Amino acid sequence: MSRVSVGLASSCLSLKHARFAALSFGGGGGRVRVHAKPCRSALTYGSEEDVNEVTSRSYAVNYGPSLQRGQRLFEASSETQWAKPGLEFVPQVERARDEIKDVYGETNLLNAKELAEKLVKEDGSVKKFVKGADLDRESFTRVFDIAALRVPADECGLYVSKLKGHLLNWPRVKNVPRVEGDDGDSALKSLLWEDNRAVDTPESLVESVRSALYPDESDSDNEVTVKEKRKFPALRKLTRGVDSDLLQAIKPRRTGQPQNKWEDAAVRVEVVEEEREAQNHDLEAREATRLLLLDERYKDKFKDELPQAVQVVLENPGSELVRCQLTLTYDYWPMDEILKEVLPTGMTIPTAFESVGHIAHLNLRNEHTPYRHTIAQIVLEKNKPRIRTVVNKTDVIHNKYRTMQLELLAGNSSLVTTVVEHGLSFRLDLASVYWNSRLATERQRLIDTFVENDIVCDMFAGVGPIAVVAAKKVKFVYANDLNPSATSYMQHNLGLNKLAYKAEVSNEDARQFVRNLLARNPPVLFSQVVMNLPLDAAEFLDVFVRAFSRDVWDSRRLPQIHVYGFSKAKNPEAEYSERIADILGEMPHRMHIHRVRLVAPGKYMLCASFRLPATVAFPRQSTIREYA
Ligand SMILES: C[S@@+](CC[C@H](N)C(=O)[O-])C[C@H]1O[C@@H](n2cnc3c(N)ncnc32)[C@H](O)[C@@H]1O
Repeated sequence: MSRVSVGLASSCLSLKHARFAALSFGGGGGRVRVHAKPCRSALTYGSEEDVNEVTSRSYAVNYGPSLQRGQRLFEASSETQWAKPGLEFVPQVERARDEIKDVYGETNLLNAKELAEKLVKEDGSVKKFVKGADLDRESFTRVFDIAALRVPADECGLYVSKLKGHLLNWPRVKNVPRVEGDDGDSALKSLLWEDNRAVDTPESLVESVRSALYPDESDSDNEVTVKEKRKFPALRKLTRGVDSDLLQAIKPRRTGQPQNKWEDAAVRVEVVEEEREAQNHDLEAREATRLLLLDERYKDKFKDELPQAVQVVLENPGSELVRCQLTLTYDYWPMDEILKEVLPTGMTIPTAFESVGHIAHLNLRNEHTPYRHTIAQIVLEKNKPRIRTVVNKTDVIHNKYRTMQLELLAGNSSLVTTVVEHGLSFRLDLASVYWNSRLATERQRLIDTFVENDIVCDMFAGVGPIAVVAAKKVKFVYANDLNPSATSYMQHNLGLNKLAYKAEVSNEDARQFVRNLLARNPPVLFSQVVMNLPLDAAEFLDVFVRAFSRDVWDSRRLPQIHVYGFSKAKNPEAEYSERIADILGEMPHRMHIHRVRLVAPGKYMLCASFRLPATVAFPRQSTIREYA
């Protein structure tokens, strides 16, 4: 049997380690398992390894002498010729090209050369290049030999506790996996138990047997009650006279996947050494069993080399040592492991992304540009079904509506999505409006300061993440945005959350919006003002200076203002409060400045909260009287 010559520490199972281990499989038994799929073949040049078999579909080429033994240089498909994913490159391009020419012929050479030159130019050492659309998921499959104990299902729980420290301990791999046939025929036994048979026709027999064998696919009407065990006839006896086509139909229906408990797209376990199988092909019913996967250190041990605790279990009737093949597929590996494998060595792995509804929004660096589609494809696949679209921010936000410049990289092209925040739903089109999920906590902090009697004036409200949530709590909200798309979504969101009766939406410049509110009759006595346009909201504070009428407003009830801004100063609070004081003409008393978050190294987003001073809000009385 093949041996994995490199051990895997259970705590650090990584694709890289697994790859090395998988590549080393061939050392003992002459089998190269760069890929687990049988259709894959390995061609090795200049090493002791021989060509195993060549299929017309795909090849893995190993350059023994120039690379670490067993390392894969090229993988190509006869259909797509070149640019297959998982491609690794070495400086010996010329030599590689010549050797490949022998295998693939002159026709493919041009592409190979182009690709080789491009890659070597980018990086003189080993290089991996993957085109998103061609991501070869199979190249991430790793196969391991593992020893396991097959034990009677009834005793499995007991043995698991007795074998602590001896069972396989790899992340996301169950050490008691369900494998095909491990239920034995016990369900069948009870069904076929003669007194219990309500089977009149061969068709109903098929249905009953199917539902007993594959309970996951049966509906409640088909459920079989397992009664106490009694002597039962063999399946062969029961099905005597039944048409063989009908017996075939007893196989499970395959409607979706995974269908059965032993079918896992990420981890597969197969028993490869089946002692009993050879002896007993008879259709006598088998007992239900379970596999207990043993720690990788025992994979090639014989019974008497195993620790005492394992040997004790093996001495029990019905227990046996079996050899298994554990396959970890592309679906198994976490996103960062796949990205590490695909991107060139030393490149930053873009593992974090923001999500807005079903959209993952990446902020890739320049170095990622050639790989952006691949990265996006992996992000999409590794975060499904939650993520259905992946976009990249291509430029800093600098337009007046604060919308992001986005490039669609993978998935469905619709950027209209629904976000749930603080229990409310927000519909928005990321292409035409501003949204930042990272500010959810800040929005909640702010809304928590509002009280039931408040009347809120939100000057830069976007699609309403503050205005709509506030509407649920306060007396009334006046919300405004310059972007017509944002205000139409805001209106929609108020309706969506049944809050339209508690808010009024305007679509105008923020200064004009405030002036209009102040000019209303009857007056609108708003008590909270939200100014969430961090780039230049402070500049808009001038709209409040000398703008309030003493006849309408009580000086003790002037609004509380919350104005957002950025500061790169060493003392951001001091710098920001000075800026506010400059615009208002004086420093408000008891101004509180909250650090919202660090948006870039040394740059803070801040929120200054203060009550508008009467000396700022009202026209100068004395001056007016002097002239009167
Ligand atoms: C940073 S976003 C904040 C939106 C919203 N408060 C949020 O948290 O999602 C700023 C908003 O101000 C709007 N805006 C920009 N200039 C404006 C102006 N002069 N008057 C009114 N709204 C403006 C933009 O359209 C954008 O929706």
